[in-house]
Amino acid sequence: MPAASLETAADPEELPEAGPFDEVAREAVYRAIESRRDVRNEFLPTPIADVVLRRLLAAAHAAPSVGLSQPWSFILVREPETKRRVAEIFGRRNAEAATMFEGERADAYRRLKLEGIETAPLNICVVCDRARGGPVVLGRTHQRDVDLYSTVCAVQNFWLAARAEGIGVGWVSIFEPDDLKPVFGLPHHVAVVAYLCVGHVDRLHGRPELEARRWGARAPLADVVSDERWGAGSLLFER
Ligand SMILES: Cc1cc2c(cc1C)N(C[C@H](O)[C@H](O)[C@H](O)COP(=O)(O)O)c1[nH]c(=O)[nH]c(=O)c1N2
Repeated sequence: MPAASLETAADPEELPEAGPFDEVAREAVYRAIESRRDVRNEFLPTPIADVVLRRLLAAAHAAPSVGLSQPWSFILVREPETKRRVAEIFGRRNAEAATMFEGERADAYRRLKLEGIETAPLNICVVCDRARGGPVVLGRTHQRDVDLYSTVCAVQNFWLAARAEGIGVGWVSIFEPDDLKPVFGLPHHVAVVAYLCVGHVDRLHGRPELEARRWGARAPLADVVSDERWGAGSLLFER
């Protein structure tokens, strides 16, 4: 190894083993990914133990973030009155949403249950502080929205860790971006990224509920991959 790289190498003590997981652990990771579902209906009222919630939040907080800016914050919502206010805003926006579809599709939309705000014992408003890290952040210099993407990475970590803990998560996004700001007193530079309904579940759908209810269908992997050896997938750049 050249001398220069020896000088800059990190302390080997700090480098964890980077080989593949053993088969059981590997299976567990893929199982969490494949069996994770969006939950709207099935929340049990059982409260989530603090120790478990901390693990989930720590998993979220371990997400990658642009320039290590960690722009996320998690607002935990348990008060029925706060949930009621959020559910009311959702109800209004969801009625608007239904008018954006036509004919049978609008009827089908109205039959869908798209949130569990008041039935989930815990709601979490995940926000992104767009000023965190100052005006110039490594990696965000040319792409302003990567702080939002980082926050989404935190949401996904939370969602997968929750699956492993037997806790369901439902993402509710049928709001205007600024609708929830007054509910939580959020300043101008803080963006709402996700509103999550969270609670124990004892069963999960085997496939996306929107697929089971014939709203949509999962695309085969080959449709969304472009590989020089095999050509472009059929959904790439579909108009
Ligand atoms: C950014 C974002 C926003 C939303 C969602 C997801 C994501 C990633 N999803 C859940 C979505 O419908 C669901 O993930 C897909 O249908 C796939 O199903 P599974 O997550 O595999 O169960 C969702 N579901 C819902 O009932 N109401 C909603 O407002 C939203 N909003």
